[in-house]
Amino acid sequence: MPMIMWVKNQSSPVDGSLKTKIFNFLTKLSDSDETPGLHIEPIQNSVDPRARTGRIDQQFRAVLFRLESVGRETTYVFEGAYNHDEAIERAKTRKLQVNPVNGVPEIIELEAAEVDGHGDAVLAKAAEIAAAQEKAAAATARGLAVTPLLVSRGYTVDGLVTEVGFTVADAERLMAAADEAELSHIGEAFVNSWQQLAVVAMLEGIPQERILAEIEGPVEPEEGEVSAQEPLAEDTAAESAEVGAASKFAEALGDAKREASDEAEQIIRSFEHPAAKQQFRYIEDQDELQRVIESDDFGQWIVFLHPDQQRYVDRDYNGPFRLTGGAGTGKTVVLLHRARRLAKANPDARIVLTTFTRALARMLARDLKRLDAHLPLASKLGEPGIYIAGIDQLVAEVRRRWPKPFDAAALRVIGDTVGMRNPDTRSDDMWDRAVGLHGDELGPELGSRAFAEREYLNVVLRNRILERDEYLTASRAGIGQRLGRKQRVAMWKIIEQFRLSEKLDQRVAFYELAAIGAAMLEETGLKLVDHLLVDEGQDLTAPRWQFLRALAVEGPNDMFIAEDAHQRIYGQPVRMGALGINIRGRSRRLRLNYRTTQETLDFALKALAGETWETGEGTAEDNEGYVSARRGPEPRLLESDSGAPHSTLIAQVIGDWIAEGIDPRTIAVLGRTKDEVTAIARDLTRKGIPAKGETPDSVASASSVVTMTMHQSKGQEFSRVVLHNLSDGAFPRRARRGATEEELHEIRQMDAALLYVAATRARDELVVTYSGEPTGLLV
Ligand SMILES: Nc1ncnc2c1ncn2[C@@H]1O[C@H](COP(=O)(O)OP(=O)(O)OP(=O)(O)O)[C@@H](O)[C@H]1O
Repeated sequence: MPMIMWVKNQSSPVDGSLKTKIFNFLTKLSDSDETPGLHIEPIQNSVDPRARTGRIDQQFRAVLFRLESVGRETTYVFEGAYNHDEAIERAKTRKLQVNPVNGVPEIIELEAAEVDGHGDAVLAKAAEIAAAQEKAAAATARGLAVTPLLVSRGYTVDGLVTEVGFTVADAERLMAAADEAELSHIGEAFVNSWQQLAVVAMLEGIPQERILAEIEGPVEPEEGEVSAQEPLAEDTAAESAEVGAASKFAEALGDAKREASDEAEQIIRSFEHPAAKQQFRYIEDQDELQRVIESDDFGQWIVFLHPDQQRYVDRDYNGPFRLTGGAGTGKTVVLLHRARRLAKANPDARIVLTTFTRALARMLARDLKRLDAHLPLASKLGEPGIYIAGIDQLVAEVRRRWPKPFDAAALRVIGDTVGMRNPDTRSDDMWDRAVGLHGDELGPELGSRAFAEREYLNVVLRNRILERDEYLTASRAGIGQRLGRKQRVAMWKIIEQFRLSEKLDQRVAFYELAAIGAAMLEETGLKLVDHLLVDEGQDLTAPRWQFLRALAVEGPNDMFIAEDAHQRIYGQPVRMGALGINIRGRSRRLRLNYRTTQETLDFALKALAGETWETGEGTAEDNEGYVSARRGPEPRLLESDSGAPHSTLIAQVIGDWIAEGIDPRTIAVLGRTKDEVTAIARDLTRKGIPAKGETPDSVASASSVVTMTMHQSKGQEFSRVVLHNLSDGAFPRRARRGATEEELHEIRQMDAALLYVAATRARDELVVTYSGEPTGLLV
């Protein structure tokens, strides 16, 4: 039975009915290529003798490459579906080959006359390269050339051809790019993923000699890594497990060349190259075929992973691992694929996928289902399979199922049982009351709600302190702010007052519940999870980390944490090492932004400038090499008349987009507060642009323009985004009267993070409205 290889294809968009026909065609083909009606036919005078067309229906033909190698099933590489004539033309002029320099499979376009000698590209092209270089030198001599970007970075045509694998013509075009925008446009137009990856590496500033290693992905096992776990096809597995560094891969290819009876075998083996996974994918069964066909532009992550992403999916680590990366780099995508990989490897494993909010957890559940609807799901904590819940839901479940030990632990953590007390998301009023009573004794610098709450979380709850004397001598190492004895005495009064108010109101804060849950799990030794996968780690507070640490059995792959310090919009930085989560050396970054354009990314990054963003290891998060492969329009800053609602302006912008044919459901207006976004929805609707306030749960089924708060937009994405009222004075938000320096800084930082989160929700275009002056966070 033939095997089917799916190729990522940007030039063959397919609609609903054609999808079904392609599914039927490929299903039949995978049964037998002799099934009547398929008409698998070679093309006369095609540049690739393996090219075939097949009949999808009266109008459409499939373009295929047939690979036959001794001892293997026939493989059909499905390049795409096209109108009859276009399909014939493509099948005639496209060649599937292994790039002779980098060993990655590629599909290239050739004229019939170019066929001969292409395999020996390096030699055949020496003369061309020399000519190109002469031409460039002559231009420079005539003083015509401004120094193009890659020239200034030390790249050469020769190097791009002989070290990376570009054709001379492509290398020349790349070398002529004046700036990053032009380079990026050239990259976007390439059809092969390795070419796109190479251009991204150039945009990141990777030197020419390291580009090849970059597109292969890092290869040597790193500190803390148990082993390389590339999932391998069939009998090439043992051999290919060795595949890695450029030289090793070249060697393997050399061996393959000798061993393989023909070129088809080399092509088949080259599909195992890490960079090939971005473009070529074997279809395992009908379910997978269905998923792959259904995955539209937004769903490419389901099928094709970047070599770095694939690596963090596949590798095993002998302790907690942290994956960081800017917005839109695919951290969540890695978590989902990793959960799947772990579940498939061991169906008995207890895997928990968790994140900061319930709504985000529901999104994870939805996307995991899209990735694979047949994964074993657990219905409660501690069962084999994948269990998905928000962090506080996990705590609540432990409380519900083990009420007695939970209450016993509560006595030891907060000095009281929690019995029927209600969880309380925002304890602000309680803290305000407590600080109002005793804050003066702390002094103006420290007498704030934020400081008291942080002290409670990071010192009192963390160390399970019940008595004043214990607090007075407690270690505050790593906390930053020094406190004298008098101040500690005052702080303890605030904390006692807070605890008393909660008791009287029969309330308990979520972070207290997490602290109690952690204590209970530690005391009972109950370990309910083998592999914990955590998204949005930057927002978790110390007690929640303690809870998660206590939940999982310590050992290989126990905790895999995705986070981005720049997106911390709820909590404070937490030193994870002090909480028993030792990442030391097991932390890596993703750098390629898949979601936004470079223009939007640059704009969003402005909000982060000038601040230090602390990671869970106490180091500073950086943005080096963080790029997008896509370009688009510059974000627009539009001024609205002072005092007037911005909705008139927003209605114009959205009206234009809709007139251009943009689907209204992919447009979002984001504002700071619920009231603000409700008013915008109402105004837009009145102006003839139906819009509705959505929540993270309802947004997937939105039927009109979406309005949402910026906080709710976390984890979402839209084609076009309008950020409402980024005016000076509105952003950063006003602080309370008498706010401390520390509070002001905290507000500024949280609002910068919020702005960054909101701006990076836009895939294609971003518009910002303001009145008076735009916020200083953007300049
Ligand atoms: N390999 C890939 N191929 C195509 N698209 C991808 C790939 N990886 C991620 N994406 C797309 O990039 C977008 C962002 O992915 P994801 O949400 O996983 O990123 P993230 O790093 O978790 O982002 P954020 O931190 O902003 O929540 C999604 O639309 C996803 O489909």
